[in-house]
Amino acid sequence: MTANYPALRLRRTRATAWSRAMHRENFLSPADLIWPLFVTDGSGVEEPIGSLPGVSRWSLDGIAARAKEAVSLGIPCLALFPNTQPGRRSEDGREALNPDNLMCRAIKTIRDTVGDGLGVLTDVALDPYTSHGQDGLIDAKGYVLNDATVEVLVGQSLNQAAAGADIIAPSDMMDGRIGVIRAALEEAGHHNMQIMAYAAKYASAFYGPFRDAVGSGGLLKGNKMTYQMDPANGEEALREVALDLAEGADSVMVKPGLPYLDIARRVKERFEVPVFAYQVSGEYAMIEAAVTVGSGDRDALVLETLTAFKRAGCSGVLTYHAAHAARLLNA
Ligand SMILES: NCc1[nH]cc(CCC(=O)O)c1CC(=O)O
Ligand SMILES: [Mg+2]
Repeated sequence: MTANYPALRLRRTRATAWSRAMHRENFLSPADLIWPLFVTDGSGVEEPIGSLPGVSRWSLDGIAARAKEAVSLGIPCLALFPNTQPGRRSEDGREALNPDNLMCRAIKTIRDTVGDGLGVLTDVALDPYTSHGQDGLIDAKGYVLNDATVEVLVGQSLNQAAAGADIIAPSDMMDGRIGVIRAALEEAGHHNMQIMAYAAKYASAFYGPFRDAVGSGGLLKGNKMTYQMDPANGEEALREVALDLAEGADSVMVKPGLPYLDIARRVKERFEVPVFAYQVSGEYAMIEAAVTVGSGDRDALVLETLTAFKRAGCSGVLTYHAAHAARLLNA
């Protein structure tokens, strides 16, 4: 017979703050946070994003300031997303290959500002550069072509690597791209380039504010369901992860975050590799909306949700609340 009430009272260890601290199983630290930033042209520019209250697009000088802020807060890595001017967007997204594009200039700016003191994670996908807002090349019917897109993604990855990126993060969900990108990076001598694969990325309704932020939302016709995963599927996420690992990914991402914590946990248990989650724009917006109408306390909601990712087994989390959370954790 196992002990039962009253011999067993789980409330005993919860009775005091010191005891709760002593029994805590998971800890969130600033080192768990990856901070996504939106980059825009110009100088001295800060453009607030309406659907993402509290988040702005920054020109390069602002990106430099955020990089210094990240270092001082103990945040190890930034994730960059460019808002490409409409005039530089095209059907084939060729601006992704321009060595002087906004992304490459932002990478160099961060490098010049903080040296190797901060990791720079760069998104590989064509949606910030295409005139149609899809992540890849499309045929006459608007279907996103797999193999032709992968070829462009290889060029985009090499372009970001040459500019000084530390982690290449393909978010496009084309089949086979990790292997081809890995081979190209090795061939170009980028032996230490990390690849964090957006391996289990779902066709989610939580990406809306992000699409506003990079300026692709208004352009996008239709949806991304022919390449991003069906939110109803779990087994398939494990197959996606297995393939990306076999092809050479160093770590994998599950995205979105909170609604997919079960996937993060299953991936961690099955593969025992570094798993990251992306608490995406719509999740951030949901918390901010709750705070705005008085439905919750921001600090508590932020720390609780981010700690949940640690409990699920994640090594870290991409979150627009990164700086705020780090400030709370450092206080
Ligand atoms: N390749 C696009 C990309 N990379 C990151 C996000 C979403 C991130 C967020 O919502 O915060 C998206 C949006 C999409 O797939 O449409
Ligand atoms: Mg895949």
